[in-house]
Order: sequence, then C-alpha cells, then structure tokens
Amino acid sequence: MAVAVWTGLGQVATVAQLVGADVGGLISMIMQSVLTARQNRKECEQLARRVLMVAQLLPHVQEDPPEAVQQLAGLGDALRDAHELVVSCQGRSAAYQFVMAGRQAERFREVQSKIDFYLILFPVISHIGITRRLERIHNILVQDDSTRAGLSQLPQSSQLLQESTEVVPRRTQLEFTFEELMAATNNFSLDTVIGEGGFGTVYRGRLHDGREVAVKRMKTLESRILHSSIFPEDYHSGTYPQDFRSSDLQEEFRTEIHILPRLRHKHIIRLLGSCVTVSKEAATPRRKKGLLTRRRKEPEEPAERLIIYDYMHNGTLFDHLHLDHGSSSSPVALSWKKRVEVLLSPVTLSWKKRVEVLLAVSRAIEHLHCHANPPIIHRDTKSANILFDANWVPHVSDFGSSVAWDMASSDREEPWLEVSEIVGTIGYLAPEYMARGRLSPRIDVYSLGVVMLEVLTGKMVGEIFGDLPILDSRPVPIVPDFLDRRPVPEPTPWQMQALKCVAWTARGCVKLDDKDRLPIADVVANLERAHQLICRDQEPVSVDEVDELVLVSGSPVSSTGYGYWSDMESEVLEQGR
Ligand SMILES: Nc1ncnc2c1ncn2[C@@H]1O[C@H](COP(=O)(O)OP(=O)(O)OP(=O)(O)O)[C@@H](O)[C@H]1O
Repeated sequence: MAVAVWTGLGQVATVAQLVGADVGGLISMIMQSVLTARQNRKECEQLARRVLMVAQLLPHVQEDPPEAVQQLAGLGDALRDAHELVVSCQGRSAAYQFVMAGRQAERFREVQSKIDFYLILFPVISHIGITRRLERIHNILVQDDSTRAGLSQLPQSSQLLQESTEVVPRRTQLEFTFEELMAATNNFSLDTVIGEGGFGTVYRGRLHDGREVAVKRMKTLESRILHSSIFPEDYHSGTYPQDFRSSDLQEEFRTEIHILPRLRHKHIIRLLGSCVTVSKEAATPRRKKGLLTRRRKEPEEPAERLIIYDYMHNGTLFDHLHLDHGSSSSPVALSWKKRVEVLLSPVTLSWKKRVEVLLAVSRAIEHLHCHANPPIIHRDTKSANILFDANWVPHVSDFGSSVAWDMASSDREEPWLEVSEIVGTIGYLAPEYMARGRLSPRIDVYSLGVVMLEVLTGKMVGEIFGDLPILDSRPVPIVPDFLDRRPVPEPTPWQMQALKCVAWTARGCVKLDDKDRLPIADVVANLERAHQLICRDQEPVSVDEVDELVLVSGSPVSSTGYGYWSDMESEVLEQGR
C-alpha cells in the first residue's frame, strides 16, 4: 500500500515540494509504524486513516492557485509529528505508558486536529482553483457585452449564453497568438487566401502540429471604409452608415466565438479558437513634450480579431452548384485545377449526394432550433455558407449573424420578435423578416427552402424566383426544365420520386406566410424519406411502390412514376397544401 501511495504522490512532486517535506516517504513510514505499534493501537489506526486520506487527496491538488497551495506548507510538520507519535507507541514499559497515558491522548488529539485542518483545506483549494479557471474561460468568451443596436428587443445572445453556461459545458477552445497564426499562414500571404466575405478574409493555414485550419481575419473598420464608397471626412465625423460601425465587426466576431463553441454537431463547422490583439497605440503610454503622460482610459479597440476553424477542403455548395457564375468567395478566382475538381465533384454529378447534403443541412438547422440551449437562429443560411470537408461531409458555417432565440419573450399567438436590423443575404431572406423585421426560427426554414430549390435547379437564387420577394402565389416551377441536368439528363424513377419529395418539401419551406411553413422537424423527416428513396436507385421499380410515397407533412405525392411532373400534377400539389 505504501508503494501505491508514493506513486500517486510522485505525480504532484511540485505540490509536495511546496509542502517542503518528503511527503510520500513520511506517509509510508507512518503506515509501516502503525502496523508495528504496540500501545494505543486504536488511536494509531485512526491517525493512519486520516494520513491515508491525505495520501489519496494530495495528488488531486493543483499548483494553482499558488497562494492557496502555500497554506499546505505546514503539512510536512504535521506528518512528522504524526510519525513521531506513532513511533512512540511501539515500545516502552507498561509503567511508563501508564504515567504518559494522559499526555499521549492529548498528543493524538493535537496531531489529528492538525491533519484534519489540511483535509478541510484540500476541497477549499480545489474550489478556488476551479473558480479561477472558469473565470479565465469566461473572460475569454464573454467580453464587454455592449448592447446590440437594432436588436434591443432581443435578449442578447451572449447574455443568454452566459446565463446558461452553468448548466451546459462549453467546448474547449484555444487562444492563439497572432505570431502563431502568421506562421501558419505564411504571414497571411495572398496565396493562402481561400475566401473573402463582408467581414473578413479567410486564409488557409497549417499549425505547428500539422493541423490544417481556416483563419478568418476580421477586417478593421479602416479597411472596410477604404474599400467602400464612404468619404474619409464622413468617417472622421462619424457619419458613416450603420453597417460600418466597428461595433458590427466586434459583434460578428463575438457572436461567432460565443455561439459556435456551444454547438456540437456533425454538420456544423467546428471553431478551434480565436485571437485578439490590442493596437500598440492603445497599449503604450503617450509622450508629450518630453513627458510621459498616461492616456485617458478609453475602451481599447482591438487591432486584430481572428477566428480559427477546421479547414474545409472541398469548397462551398455554392461553388459546386454555380461554378459558371464564379466562386462564392468572389475575389479569389478558382484555379483551372479547382474548376476541374468542382466539375467532377459528387455534388455537381450526383443526385444522391445533393439529397444527402440537404438532409445534413436540415439536421444542422434542426439542431440549432430544437436542441441548442438557448435555440439559435442562423439568419444567413445559404449555399455559400455550406462547406465540404475532405470527405465531402457538409458543414453549416458563418454564425456571425446568428442570434439566440428567447422563446419566453415571444408571444404564443405571434411567435416572432420585431427587429429593426435586418441581416442576411438577399434572395434567401424570408419575406416577413425582410419587409417587417419579423424574426423567428421560421426564417431559417425559408432560407433552407431556397437552398433546396438551388440544389434542384442548379440555378442561382435570382434566376429561380425572378424579382424576389414580392410574389404571393409563387408556384414551385414543376416543368421539365426545372431540374438541373448536370447530374443526369433523365433521372431514374427512384431519383425522380426523391426529387419530387425534395421539391414538395422546398415548397413547404418557402411559403410566403410563415405560419404555413413546414416545421423543421417535418423538413428533416421529408428529406429522410427522399434519401431513402434515392438510396433504392438501382432497384427495379413498380408503379405501386412509387405511389407509396407519403410525406410526413403534406399530401401523398401523386405520380406516374416516370418523367417530370405535369401541369395537372402541379395543380394537385397546389391543392395539397
Ligand atoms: N472553415 C473554412 N474552410 C475553408 N474555407 C472557408 C472556411 N470558412 C470560410 N471559408 C471560405 O471563406 C469564404 C468567406 O467566409 P465567411 O462566409 O465565413 O466570411 P464572412 O466575412 O462572414 O462572409 P459573409 O459576408 O457571407 O458574412 C467562404 O465562402 C469560404 O469560401
């Protein structure tokens, strides 16, 4: 037993060193001596039990916080006293013991209470250590939460997340240094640029441990203004439009690093960490007329904000669907090699893959709406925000516009919040949100429906609907030309059934009245059905089997089993929902 005790203690040599004694050796000696004690055996055993508890708990004491660990400095003395006392019980004559009995009992009480003191101290030290560590994580994730303009009615995402951190463990994320990211991206060289969005440039990088990462370097306010049509004098007088406020950049950054770490889903991009640097000007004191003066304490404007994600090797869904229209990450022209890769990609060439992608994305949205705590509205679901990893597994990305959805503050009758700030991408924006600022999870269902139509038709959003979004009785165009011909010129009967199922579901998603839209769970169930159908592609098909197709939400899809939907069928579908 003594050997086992010592092995455990060896793991915390630093704590034992701090205690200033060969703790392991002392404990071993106490245990040995207890075994050979001839007097006061009961008291010796009680003492041994306490010493054993010390031996078991000490390996779990961390060095942090050091000031608390310093309180352990007297433990060595207490153990030495315990050893002396136990050794004193090994011999001596009965007469001597009789004379010393009272004194010994007092000594046992003294030593035991000293050791009890340390036993109480261990959990206190651990508690302080855990609290400090949580504080540190909290400080990284929850920085100054200024109010979010335009979303004043909406509970702050970070506020909600903060409240629930106690119950939901966060995913560990790392703080990267700017130097580390410079090294990973070859000083942010142009040839590592993989994309550019409204809020920053995305670089491909390799960390020192070999991991490939995507590094989003948020634009600075100055660089956004430089590339815009705002006049410098407007910037200096602070009259630039709302969407150029530095708080928007901060908000986008904060939103991503608050929301993403909480989401664990196979089809949601994984955030690996972040990096914030403070500008030198803000950090260094100012020299004035040879005197070193302190700058007035102003909120420090970070010089750089960067977010690090898993690298997605195979581009965006947008790229694979609309290569002819240019890349989603427009400033970066696709290389010839990349174009060939995209042209031969499973997303371009396979209906099965396309249905799988839609099913995966619908599951990710369902996770955000139904399983995240608090629920999250993505607000920018679009084909350019669906990225493929090296195995062609799709991931929903770009959570910079996302918000936490506080169901409690929305009305049962009117389950939405009215907001003045509309974010997202034209063409994918739900009409009630775009026109009246009505925000609810149903806006993601609408955007998902648009993505489904993009996948089915291979057309860009503007081409699908024409002048969006003021079409009320908008029919889903069910005509022979409707389907993208690139996967196959003529779909097989099973493929056709699956694609009808997707078209039907898309139609249920893009309903102009949000109350008529399919619930996300039904969207997932319908797409699962479509996936099952397309997986039977090689099997022979009978008309009876095809007519079995029943969607979770909506009427059975009538079918001739072959060819495209006719106008008459389209009428049937119109009545169906
Ligand atoms: N993890 C990643 N792996 C590979 N490429 C990525 C990754 N993240 C982003 N990209 C590329 O960078 C582009 C821009 O990224 P993202 O959309 O996140 O930036 P943004 O500034 O938030 O854009 P937006 O203007 O749409 O809000 C993407 O379209 C994609 O091509």
